[in-house]
Amino acid sequence: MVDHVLALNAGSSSLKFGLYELAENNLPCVRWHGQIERLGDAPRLLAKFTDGQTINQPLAKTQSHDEAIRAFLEMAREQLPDINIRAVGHRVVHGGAVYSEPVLVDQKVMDTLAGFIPFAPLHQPFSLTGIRAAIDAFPGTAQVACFDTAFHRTHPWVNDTFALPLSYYEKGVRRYGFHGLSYDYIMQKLKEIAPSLYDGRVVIAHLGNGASMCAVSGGRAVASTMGFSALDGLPMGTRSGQLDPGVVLYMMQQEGMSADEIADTLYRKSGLLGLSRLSSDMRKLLAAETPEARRAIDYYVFRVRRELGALSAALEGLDALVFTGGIGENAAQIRRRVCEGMRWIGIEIDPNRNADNGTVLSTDFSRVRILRIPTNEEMVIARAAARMVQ
Ligand SMILES: Nc1ncnc2c1ncn2[C@@H]1O[C@H](COP(=O)(O)OP(=O)(O)O)[C@@H](O)[C@H]1O
Ligand SMILES: CC(=O)OP(=O)(O)O
Ligand SMILES: [Mg+2]
Repeated sequence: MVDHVLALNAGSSSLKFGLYELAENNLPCVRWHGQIERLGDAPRLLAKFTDGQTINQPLAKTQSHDEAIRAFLEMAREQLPDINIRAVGHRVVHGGAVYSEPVLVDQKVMDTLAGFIPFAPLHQPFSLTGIRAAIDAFPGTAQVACFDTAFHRTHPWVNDTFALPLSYYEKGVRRYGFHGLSYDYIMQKLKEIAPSLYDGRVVIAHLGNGASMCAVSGGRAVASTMGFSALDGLPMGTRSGQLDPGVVLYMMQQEGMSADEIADTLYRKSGLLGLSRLSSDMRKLLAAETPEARRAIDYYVFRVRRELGALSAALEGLDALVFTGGIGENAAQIRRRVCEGMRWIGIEIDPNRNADNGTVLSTDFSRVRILRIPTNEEMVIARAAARMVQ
């Protein structure tokens, strides 16, 4: 029996997973990596084993996060009888102001994490489902929670607070920021491939189904577009992004909407889906020819550019822009359109390098280096889980 760690990443539209063998020095080495994508819509299992075998199959249409996690763990247990799982690492979206490092889960930790559900209703329940399901599937293994918010604990106060009565800050109404495991991975990768950029001023655009951007200076996060909840900042698949709070008052006072109805509108019916009236999936919108789909993409690109300007100001300049996440890694057209309007800040994209989906996308003369780095939150989770059982 060989020792392994399993990493689970419950995103808003997908369940990503990685199974890693623990080598002698306990460094995780991937054996199986994949995802169930388009959960709740047209779920599909995509996976790659290191022996070259691949899986690409549709799943039952009704597959929810809950069902997907349980079905995946069942499959993992059946398909891999020769392995000994030492620890399961979980992406947990919200760690509040409490957790700035991964933590071994016990009942007290579970209770604390459950308290953050209202701050991240699209994610936190699934992270907790994953932990419970993993305890059932692999009794006796260590469960390690890794937090999206942890990377952002270095934000200065001006980027951690809102201008509300101070008592709100004190009770935890802060700009937490998310996608921290992805930012952590990107920065580790940047350190390997371009150490001078790692030490500089970097904006990372994590453009997935959820999307945010983060400003990093000298390896430390200083600002992010996402704040108190995973609703703020950029428009997303189904989330509105930044909104005048007066709109929420209007929904309540003029339209008589309840809190649940407003939450449903902002989390599940807005963003690309709301504007396009068609889909939350960028692939579908890029292929569509309706004016609404075109305008939804226009709005998306405009907001990314606007935030790029704002985060560059927070950094007092820019040395590198990194694209990642499902859209950032794959949608060359979106990257091109974001960069085209940013020459004034020193961003010059090379259309051929961009179309080829390479790593360096900027021209040789661009003052700002533009990079495309596929993220790997599962690897960050696996490393933390491995450290925990060392
Ligand atoms: N080839 C592609 N071209 C354009 N968009 C893509 C492509 N592949 C994936 N995407 C988009 O990436 C998004 C999903 O990103 P991902 O990071 O996997 O999501 P999650 O937030 O659930 O982790 C979807 O909007 C999807 O349409
Ligand atoms: C925090 C968040 O929005 O995550 P995801 O992009 O996985 O939905
Ligand atoms: Mg994601």
